[in-house]
Amino acid sequence: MQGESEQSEHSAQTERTELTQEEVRRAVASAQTVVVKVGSSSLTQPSGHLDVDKLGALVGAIAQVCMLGGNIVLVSSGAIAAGFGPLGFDSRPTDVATQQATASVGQGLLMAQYEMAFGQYGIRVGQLLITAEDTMRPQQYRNARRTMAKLLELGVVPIVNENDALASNEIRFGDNDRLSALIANMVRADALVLLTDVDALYTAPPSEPGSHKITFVPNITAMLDDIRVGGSESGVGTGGMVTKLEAARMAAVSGIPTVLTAAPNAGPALMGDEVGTAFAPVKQRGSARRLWIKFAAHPRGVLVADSGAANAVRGGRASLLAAGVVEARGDFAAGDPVWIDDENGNHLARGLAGYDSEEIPNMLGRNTSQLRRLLGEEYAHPLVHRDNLVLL
Ligand SMILES: Nc1ncnc2c1ncn2[C@@H]1O[C@H](COP(=O)(O)OP(=O)(O)O)[C@@H](O)[C@H]1O
Ligand SMILES: N[C@@H](CCC(=O)OP(=O)(O)O)C(=O)O
Repeated sequence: MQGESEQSEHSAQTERTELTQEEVRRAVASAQTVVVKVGSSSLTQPSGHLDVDKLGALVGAIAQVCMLGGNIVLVSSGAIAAGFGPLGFDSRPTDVATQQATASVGQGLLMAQYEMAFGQYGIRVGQLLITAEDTMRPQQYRNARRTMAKLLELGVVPIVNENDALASNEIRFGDNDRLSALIANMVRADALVLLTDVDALYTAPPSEPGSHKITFVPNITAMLDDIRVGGSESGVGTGGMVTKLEAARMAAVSGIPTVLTAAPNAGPALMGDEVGTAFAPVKQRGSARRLWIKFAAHPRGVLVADSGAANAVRGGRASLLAAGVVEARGDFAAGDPVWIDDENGNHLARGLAGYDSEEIPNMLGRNTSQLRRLLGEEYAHPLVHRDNLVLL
């Protein structure tokens, strides 16, 4: 994530792309790397068993792209929905311990079926189980990224799910929609395809009379207020349309186009046909480091900027200097993500701290030459360098 030029990062933040629907569809069809996310109800039966026909059809569509030279990362839900039937439960368990045990059984069944289905096309699969924490800690994030890149290089289809058996309830994705947008960032995907049990985004939950289909969303950040979205109605899904739109928004502001449609439309969606809803990217792609800071990083502390420093940070091109910081809160190490707040407690930005939290109190309010003179050259640097700072 280090070493990308400031110039390109700045232009990535400011230039806008306004793609037509046709251009978005073409971008998906010609994408080198696509993250495909499939929801629980698209892989399983209501009885809590895998639906091998549905799974086989999805694998067929993905294999088609792989055989044409494309890279696919599959983010697959369904561990819990495929595990409760074999364990003798009538419906998806609701308590955490049983959900975790069910996921542990279902995940194995899911992977066995994927291995068999992809095997028919001579394609190998690799499993990656990720917790929310893995996407927040720089070291784990880099490890996951490296593994994923190597799998793709080896021609393997990585199959990702949240590590449900171990995820704690306080800190978990729950749905896989937002996880898929983070994975799209992680692998620098050219497109995200969200496959679910409804053919498109509607102006209101499709069960409501009068709701109608939306085929193209040119700017998701502008249109979210105009539509009404609800939760899951399938009994096995989790996030409903709310988390799918969050995923599409995360992808859009990262420069990644998204198509949302029903799982049986996977093939046409990947080929760029006009199925489902296409979401245009609203920005050019940013650097992986900035995207990680913006979406995945979990701040470990706060640096409070005085009004001058707050204005400089808001301007978008300044580093946060110790001279303009009045307080540091929290226990963090150099390199950890932190909030940058104004004196009224408003979050202005997220950034990576340049120093450990215990080093900072001695530096506060001092300008660069005072820091150099009093503390030495290694302290004469910003608390957060502008390359490591992302406005909210
Ligand atoms: N505005 C909307 N447009 C389309 N679907 C919606 C909308 N609001 C709520 N939904 C619901 O979201 C569901 C899909 O979410 P979910 O059940 O979590 O799927 P998955 O398991 O595929 O992640 C749809 O079946 C639909 O009932
Ligand atoms: N990680 C969970 C996903 C939970 C879930 O229901 O997700 P989704 O169907 O994508 O809304 C599982 O595999 O069961």
